Amino acid sequence: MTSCSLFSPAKINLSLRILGKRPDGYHELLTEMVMISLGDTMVFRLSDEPRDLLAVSGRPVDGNPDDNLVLRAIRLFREMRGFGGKPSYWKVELEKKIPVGAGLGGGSSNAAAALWAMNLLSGNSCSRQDLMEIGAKLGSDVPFFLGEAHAVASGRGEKIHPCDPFPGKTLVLWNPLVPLSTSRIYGGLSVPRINSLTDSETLPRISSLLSEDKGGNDLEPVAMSILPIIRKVKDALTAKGSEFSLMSGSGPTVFGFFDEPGQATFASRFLEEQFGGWTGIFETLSSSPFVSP
Ligand SMILES: C[C@](O)(CO)[C@H](O)COP(=O)(O)OP(=O)(O)OC[C@H]1O[C@@H](n2ccc(N)nc2=O)[C@H](O)[C@@H]1O
Ligand SMILES: Nc1ncnc2c1ncn2[C@@H]1O[C@H](COP(=O)(O)OP(=O)(O)OP(=O)(O)O)[C@@H](O)[C@H]1O
Repeated sequence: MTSCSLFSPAKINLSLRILGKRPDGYHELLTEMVMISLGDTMVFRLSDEPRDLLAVSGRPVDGNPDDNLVLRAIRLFREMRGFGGKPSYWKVELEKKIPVGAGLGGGSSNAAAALWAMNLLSGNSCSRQDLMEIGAKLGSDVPFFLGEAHAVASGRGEKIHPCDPFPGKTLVLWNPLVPLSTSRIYGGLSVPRINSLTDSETLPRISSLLSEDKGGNDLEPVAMSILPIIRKVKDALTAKGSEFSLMSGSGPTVFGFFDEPGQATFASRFLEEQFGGWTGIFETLSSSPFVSP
């Protein structure tokens, strides 16, 4: 096998609770996430040049291509697992549809897809768990994308607790097309200092997150202080019939769930007319697109 194509999905955070700031500077958190039908497409081909190449189409990604999470993931896989001594440089085409710096995990999903592709193309020697461990070195959100479509993440986001498939739901997304930096949003929090929690401290909190604590995001106040329009869009989604609306991750994307497709279409059009930016209608995924052959 010398090539493969993958769908690299976005995620939304259904709740996000910050428990405190750790001595290593990261925040200890609990977050329930689900993958959605918005995603980028990626094609990986063996390169005939002795270097990795990335071609991005669709939405532009800022920064030096060498620092792109896709190329970083490929280099890390080569360093940690190798390709069994075979020549192993890759040409990647990335068609970017997920807004960048949006709280939708686009870069993390692309990194997970690259690790998944490298494993597939090198003979599948890694388990999902092995790939998650490699992925955690690239970013807190990467392991989630290598697991089930619906999960709770704890620690700094890298410890994954799979959940039952999320019931299929229609959602409207809205994004102002203004990126928000994740580290800037975390930097604006004022929370107590704590040590990392052990699994036995975390597990009881996960069941209460899933059963009682629906629909809160502790990063919203920081993001809203920078972009007050986030609150207006949340309120508009609820006024147009959304069961509940929330900012995803570190923002600024806002989503709302709708039972009626007609209501979702109406709400999405309303947001576009009223607030500009980008909006679309998507579905939650019941299973991960990364499946073993
Ligand atoms: C907001 C979320 O998307 C929720 O799912 C994630 O927590 C962010 O995950 P991510 O983008 O993969 O974040 P990373 O690349 O690991 O970290 C980016 C920066 O965010 C801050 N950060 C991130 C995760 C975390 N638990 N605490 C933090 O304080 C740190 O300043 C870090 O330097
Ligand atoms: N393949 C990639 N796609 C998008 N951004 C990337 C990629 N590789 C590196 N980046 C860098 O990561 C930054 C954050 O982009 P990303 O779209 O992943 O943010 P995000 O959705 O807020 O992530 P998260 O929800 O994980 O915090 C970008 O500004 C860009 O500099």
